[in-house]
Amino acid sequence: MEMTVESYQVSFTASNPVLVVSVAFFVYLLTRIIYDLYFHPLSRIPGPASWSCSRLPFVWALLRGTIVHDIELLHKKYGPVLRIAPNEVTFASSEAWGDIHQPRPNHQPFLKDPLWWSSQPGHPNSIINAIDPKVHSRIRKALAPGFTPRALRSQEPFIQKYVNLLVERLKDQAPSDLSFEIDISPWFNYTTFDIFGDLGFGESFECLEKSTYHPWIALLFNSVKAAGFVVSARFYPWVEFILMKCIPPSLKKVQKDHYHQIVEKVDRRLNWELDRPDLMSHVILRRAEETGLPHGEICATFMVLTTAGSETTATTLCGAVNYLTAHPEKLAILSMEISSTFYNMEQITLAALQDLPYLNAVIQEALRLCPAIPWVLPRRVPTGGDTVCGFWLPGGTPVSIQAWTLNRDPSYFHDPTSFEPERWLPEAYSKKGSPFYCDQRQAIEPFSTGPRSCMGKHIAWAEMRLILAKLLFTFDLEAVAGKEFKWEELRTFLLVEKRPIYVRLKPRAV
Ligand code: HEM
Repeated sequence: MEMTVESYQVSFTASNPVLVVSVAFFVYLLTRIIYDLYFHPLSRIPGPASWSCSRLPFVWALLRGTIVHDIELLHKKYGPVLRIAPNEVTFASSEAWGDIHQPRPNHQPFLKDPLWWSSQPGHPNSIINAIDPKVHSRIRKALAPGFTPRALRSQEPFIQKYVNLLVERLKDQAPSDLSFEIDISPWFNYTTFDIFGDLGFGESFECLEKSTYHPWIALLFNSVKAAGFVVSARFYPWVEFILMKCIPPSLKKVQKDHYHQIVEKVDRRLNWELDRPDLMSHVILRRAEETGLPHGEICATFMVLTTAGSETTATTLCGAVNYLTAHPEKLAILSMEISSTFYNMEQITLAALQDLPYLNAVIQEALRLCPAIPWVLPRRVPTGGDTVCGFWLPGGTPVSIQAWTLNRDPSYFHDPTSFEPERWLPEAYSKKGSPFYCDQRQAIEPFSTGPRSCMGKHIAWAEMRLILAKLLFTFDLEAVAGKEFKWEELRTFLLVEKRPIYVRLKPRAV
């Protein structure tokens, strides 16, 4: 039987539509891969072929929690400028802080990437996810008076109260004056969430009081991994569409209730007659003004601040204690500094702690090695394109900074993976013989920089100094043999993973 070319084509298309679609898809995919690898405007940027031609390796690393470590390995291989997706570039270079986060004369600002930050339709803006610079600066101005060093002086009694309570509650855990073993990690969270509760809403979360997480916080931690899925889905709008349709009404209700609990706290605080120097008081004062924040923005802002202002500080404290107990010789220097400076707890004030060299050096080193935000989330290159670290990038390209990699880069720091508070002591800056003399300490920006840098930096420093000082004034600390872990083992699910940090506490003879 004879078969013409025409008849063959007809039967091919008519009888095998699946095959036709598959071939078309394969050709599309191949063309796309060739374009991304060789003709895309980012094809000159170094990076592995698999990440440069597909978003999948990135999403996979994000979901497994290994993104920070995977990208660190890639930076080691490809250098400080790295293509991590067909359209995205990331940097482990100090120059990138200035280029991406600081205003540059005659340059448009790099705004937050809406894929990561934008609020859901119909939801109000908050300080963290407002993308429009005008909206953001209005919110920031309304909050700013509550975050100054002067405001902190009047907020000190709130912070002292919860740090004292932490010490008392830890003493209560001791069966006697003998040493006892405890997972210290949740205690840092209890303290920082309670402080924020009081400073933000005028009522603590009562975590220290009850020695457990408030259900609001427990739910927050439980939903962090789910948030990774939601963000990953945004890279594929059809997946996002299906995922959103699959969320059961019961889960939506849980989400709504979570937000509503914050609204209730905000409302209780707004209705107080009492004038107290907390973070909300300045917001209330300005409410009647034209630039005052609407109710929705106050609720959304204090909702995200509860996490931003508590979890970050607790993570850094966990890192500091984990490294200190792994290095008893450094812990001994810090304990000695504290016990030789203070004779009773009342003397331990923020002013007195401000200039303790070793305490400050330990916190700086913890901020370097255990960044609470190990990967500063993407900004978008402005329309028309711009340069970052000398590389021209098209408008709309998402760009981010890998603080984790940068902070451990041997070209910036001597012995970069080692815990060395000494690199932050005055001698390291001034003595040429110091091994840390050439360290590029200005490369570390744990609180970011520019108009969107952390507003709570002073509060965070105050909490970290006070908690470490009072803890070490009251107890001798040591690691529990066989239960130690290295900070590098922790994964990142938007927030740094929580692991028990077992320490042995022994009340000091004062
Ligand atoms: C060790 C503790 C902390 C660290 C490492 C830290 C770090 C950061 C970083 C890196 C950002 C910028 C994120 C970005 O732009 O993508 C940020 C933003 C922010 N942080 Fe913190 N933070 C800490 C504690 C706090 C505390 C205690 C508060 C409040 C009580 C706070 C309030 C804020 C606010 C309001 C912003 C948003 C600023 C804006 O967008 O204008 N932070 N923080």
